[in-house]
Amino acid sequence: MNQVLEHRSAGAAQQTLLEVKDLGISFGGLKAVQNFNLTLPSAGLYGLIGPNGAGKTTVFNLLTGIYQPQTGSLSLNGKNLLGCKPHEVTAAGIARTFQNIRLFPNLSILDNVRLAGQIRIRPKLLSTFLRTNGYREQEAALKAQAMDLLEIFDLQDRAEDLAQNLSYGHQRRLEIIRALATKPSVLLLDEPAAGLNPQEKLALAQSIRQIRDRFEVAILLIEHDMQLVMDICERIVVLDHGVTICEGTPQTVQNDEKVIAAYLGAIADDA
Ligand SMILES: Nc1ncnc2c1ncn2[C@@H]1O[C@H](COP(=O)(O)OP(=O)(O)OP(=O)(O)O)[C@@H](O)[C@H]1O
Repeated sequence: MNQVLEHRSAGAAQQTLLEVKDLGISFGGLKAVQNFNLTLPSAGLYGLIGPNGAGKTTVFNLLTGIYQPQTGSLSLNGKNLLGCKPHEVTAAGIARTFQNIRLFPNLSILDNVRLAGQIRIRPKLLSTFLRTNGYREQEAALKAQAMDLLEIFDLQDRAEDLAQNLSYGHQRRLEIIRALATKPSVLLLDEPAAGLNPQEKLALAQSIRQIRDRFEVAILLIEHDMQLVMDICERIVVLDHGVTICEGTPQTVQNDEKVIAAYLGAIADDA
C-alpha cells in the first residue's frame, strides 16, 4: 500500500483522540442535546444509538462545526475545535458521512476521491495556474492515494465511471472512501447501512472493521440496525431526548432498563 495512506498519528504516544465535555444545543425551547460527554481514547469502533429524534445527528453536527455548541468543550488530539468551521474540523482530523449521500454525481469516482483528499493540501493559486513541478507531484500523490483507497474497497476498476452510475450500496461505500481520503483520526458514519440489503450490510460490517484495523481510526457510528451495531461496536452511547441514558459494551446496553424503556416508548409513540 502507498505510504501516503499511512495514518498520520500512527506511532504517536497514547493520547486521547476525541474529548467532548458537556456539549449542548437548544433550538428554541427544544433541548436537542444536553451535557453530552464522549471520550474516544484511541482507534476503535464506537456506536451512537437512540430512538428517532434522540439527538444523534445533532451530535455529529456539533462535532463537525455545522452547529456551534452553546455549552461545553470539544478537542481532538488536544486541539480545541470550538468555533472551527466544518472544513477546518475536517482538516483537523474529523471526517464524516451523511444520512443522505453527498457525492458529485457527474464526476468520476476517482475525481470524487481526489477532491476529498485535497482538503489537506491548500494548493497555491499560482502553482496551480503554472502547473509547477510541486503541483504536479501533489496531483500524482493525490491520484495514487485515491487509487489505493479504491483498491481497498474493490472499486479500482470503476475509477473512471461516473459516481452516479454506481449502485446505491457502492455509492455509500464511495462516501466512506471520500471521508477516508481526508486522513481522519475520527470517522463519523451517519447511518451507513440505511437502504442496504442484508448482503450489503454484511459487506459493510466487514469494511468498517477493515477500516478500523488498517487506518487506526476511531469510528463513531450512528445506526438504527441494532444487529450491525451490536456486532461491530466495542462501546456504545445511547441518547434519548438529547440526554445520554447509557454507555457501555453492547451487552451492557442491551440489558439496560432505561435503554429498553426508551426504545419501547418510541415504538409506542409510533403506534
Ligand atoms: N436545525 C434544527 N432546528 C430545529 N430543530 C432541530 C434542528 N436540528 C435538529 N432539531 C431537532 O433536534 C432533535 C434531534 O434531532 P436529530 O436529527 O439530531 O435526531 P436523531 O437522533 O438523529 O434522529 P433520527 O434517528 O430520526 O435521524 C429533533 O427533535 C429535531 O427536530
